[in-house]
Amino acid sequence: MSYGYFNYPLPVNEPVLNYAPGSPEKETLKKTLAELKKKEIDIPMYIGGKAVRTGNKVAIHPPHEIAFTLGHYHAGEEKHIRQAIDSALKAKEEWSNISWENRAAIFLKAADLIATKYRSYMNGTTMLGQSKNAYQAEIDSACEIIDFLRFNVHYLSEIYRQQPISSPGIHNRLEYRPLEGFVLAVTPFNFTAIGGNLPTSAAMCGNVVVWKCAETQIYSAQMFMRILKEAGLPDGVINLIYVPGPTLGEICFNHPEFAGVHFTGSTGVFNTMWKTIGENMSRYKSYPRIVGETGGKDFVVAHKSANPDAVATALARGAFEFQGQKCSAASRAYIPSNIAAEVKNKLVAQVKSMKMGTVEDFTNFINAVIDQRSYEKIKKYIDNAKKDKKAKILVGGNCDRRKGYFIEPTVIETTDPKYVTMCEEIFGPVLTIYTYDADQYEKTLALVDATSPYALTGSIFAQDKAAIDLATNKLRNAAGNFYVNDKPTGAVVGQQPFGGARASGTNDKAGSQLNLYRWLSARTIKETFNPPVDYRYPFLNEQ
Ligand SMILES: NC(=O)c1ccc[n+]([C@@H]2O[C@H](COP(=O)([O-])OP(=O)(O)OC[C@H]3O[C@@H](n4cnc5c(N)ncnc54)[C@H](O)[C@@H]3O)[C@@H](O)[C@H]2O)c1
Ligand SMILES: N[C@@H](CCC=O)C(=O)O
Repeated sequence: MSYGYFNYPLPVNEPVLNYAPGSPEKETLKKTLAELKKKEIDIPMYIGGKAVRTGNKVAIHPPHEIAFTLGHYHAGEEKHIRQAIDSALKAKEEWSNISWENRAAIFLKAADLIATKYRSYMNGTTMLGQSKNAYQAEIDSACEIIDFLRFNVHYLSEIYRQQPISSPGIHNRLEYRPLEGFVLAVTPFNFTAIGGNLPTSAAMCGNVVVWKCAETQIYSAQMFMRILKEAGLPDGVINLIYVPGPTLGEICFNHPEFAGVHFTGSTGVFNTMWKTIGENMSRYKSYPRIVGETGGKDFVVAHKSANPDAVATALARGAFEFQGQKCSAASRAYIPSNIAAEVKNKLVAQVKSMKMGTVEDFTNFINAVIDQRSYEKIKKYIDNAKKDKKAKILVGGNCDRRKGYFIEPTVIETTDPKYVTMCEEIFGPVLTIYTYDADQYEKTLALVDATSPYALTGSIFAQDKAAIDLATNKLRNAAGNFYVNDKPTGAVVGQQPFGGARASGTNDKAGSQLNLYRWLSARTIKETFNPPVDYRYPFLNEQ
């Protein structure tokens, strides 16, 4: 019961700490990293608020130090998926009846806990578990997750205020109900913030959630789950399980109470989910909401008027931060012939200066890729390029997995704009460059648009405003996040709502009102003050 309208003003983005030498944040983070490494952790699943230990323990190793063990997680199976669904459904009624201001307070408190007491733990678990350097962890597992929580509370409060008009004698209102049933959140390895956002955005709207994170993100996901519990999230509202993806799909997509899936990951997995849901349509009570943000083959196009320094730096950061394991990472570049030599020289020099190694050495810009499967997949693209006449390695190209899954940041130059590494998502530190005739700019834009099935992010670099206008129009559907004179990565919640179309997903823009609408099912209520008591229209009374 509420006796007032409560205010949730637009938040400011959480400031990014810079971890400069001697800074207090660096000192705290170093201590936390040492503390985390001192003791192996035993990680349970969280079902119905209880820590569930199955005894089927799987070791977790830092991708950059595979001989070291951070701890073990308890792997689940079919029955744990069913338990998670049952616990969610059991929690549903009470959760959906809690007042908005009390629901909101839980997520705002979680954001505050991450900003203060647990900042170094969120960053530390992300650094060690996913091999992110301090800065990349800070923008993800501290700032972005805090922003998701705070901005979504603000956006949802704005949605709740949107009400219809009422004619004299009646009162209309719109109630934003949660969905009937449970929501399934399936999250990727690469962003701790996405792991946090997918279950909480649906839960904030009053839904109950089964959350399955990627195996390689469990170390930071469990940290977030513990923070949610400390912030007061009632038992069963979000249930975190570690189970095989296909088993999860088989059980959840067959369940009559399945209400929707909030997915981020590869296009192939999402396509399988969509197909299975379609085949099972007759089982469900309602049409399930299907939200999926998927792969990318993100481009950088430079015009002949572009600043070569800006292009080279955008490529170095856009392609190689977090080892290129961002769905937004620059992975194909189109450079005009007039500046190609200069851009390539500058890029190669920057890449050669990048240090690679563990996350504990803060001078390393590059760390390891996530796991052996990824390592082998990326290496294969590089090895094939080494053998192909159409490709030339400009810098990098070496891989070494003796201590960790290390792949040098690699720039390939190709003479074929449809060469395989210009088209397919590699999801690693590999950038391919194609040099085009500087006078063929418009034709090149058409090529960019047609080269890959994805449409996630892309950048145009130019000083000439007409060239920027042309690219903005010609590439309208080639990217859901389009950048002018900036790298295609690093979207900030509240500033650049994130998501792409075509094979890159449903474009429901994480961290925006557009996304929250998908977890709501509005009910219109009309109340008439003086209902008519005679069916006859006035004109029926006289001829
Ligand atoms: N568009 C975006 O916003 C965005 C953001 C981050 C990552 N991504 C994409 O995610 C991919 C990298 O992440 P990943 O390697 O963790 O992706 P992935 O598709 O391998 O896994 C994503 C999640 O799906 C689960 N899964 C795998 N197979 C499943 C199945 N058959 N049924 C149900 N669940 C299943 C995984 O265990 C994991 O939790 C890249 O393609 C990247 O572009 C997209
Ligand atoms: N939102 C992130 C990418 C998320 C996908 O991996 C960015 O904008 O770089």
